[in-house]
Amino acid sequence: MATRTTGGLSTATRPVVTARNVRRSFGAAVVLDGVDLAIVPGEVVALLGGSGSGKSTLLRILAGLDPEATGEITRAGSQAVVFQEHRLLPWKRVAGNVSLGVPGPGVRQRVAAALAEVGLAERDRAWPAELSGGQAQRVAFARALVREPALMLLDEPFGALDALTRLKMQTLFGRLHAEHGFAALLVTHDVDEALLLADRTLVLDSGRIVEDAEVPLPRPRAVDHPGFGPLRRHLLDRLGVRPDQDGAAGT
Ligand SMILES: Nc1ncnc2c1ncn2[C@@H]1O[C@H](COP(=O)(O)OP(=O)(O)OP(=O)(O)O)[C@@H](O)[C@H]1O
Repeated sequence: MATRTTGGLSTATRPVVTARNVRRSFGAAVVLDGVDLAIVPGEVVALLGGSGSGKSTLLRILAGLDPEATGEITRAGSQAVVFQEHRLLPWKRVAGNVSLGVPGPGVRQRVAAALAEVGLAERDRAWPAELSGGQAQRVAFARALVREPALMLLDEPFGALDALTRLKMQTLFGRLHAEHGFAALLVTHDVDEALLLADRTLVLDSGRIVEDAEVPLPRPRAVDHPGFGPLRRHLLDRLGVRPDQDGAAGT
């Protein structure tokens, strides 16, 4: 895997990450078979695909966590990763988890600001075990935010949450994105989530990106917008989910 980090002044349109001809196999199984991808500053890109299609594998490669992959990754800016599980260290308090590995002066203030942004200003002294799943995931977002990343790599960050908490977290994500303007790659199984949050949707199938489409819906997004249903049906169709006889999407 060739990786490059470009320096100098960034322009508004130079991608924060570019992947060229990325390939990854596990034994005889070819999971990624030549993936090309570029994400520009501030852009939210949803990565969809069936189970086992290689979404997490691609995210890990973009994050620099998979030395076995081949191809070329170019990064222009810092990255932060949020996984489905919060991955907080149980022996560190909330603030200690958020500040972990963050260099520079003013870390305490930055941690406090990040926790306030995710609505957990008062929980800085709590232990991870004292948090709900949604709160722990908020801390994971604060930990990412405090690094002021140009790109957030999000691997089903709301996937383990109950439906109500998931909706709240989607709203929080939208607010954080509007305030900070980071780019994001959002791996998700949830077509509605993709259409609510993303500027662009990618569909991964048989090792390749088979669809790369702008989401032509106004913001703020709403599921009851007349354009939402046709886009949802199109994406579900792309993912191999056909409506059942009652017209509802079966899984
Ligand atoms: N470390 C590994 N060793 C062997 N096979 C792996 C490894 N990591 C991933 N795979 C295989 O690669 C394929 C893609 O996995 P990946 O987790 O990227 O898919 P995914 O699209 O994220 O799936 P899901 O939506 O179910 O999370 C799967 O068949 C998986 O079994």
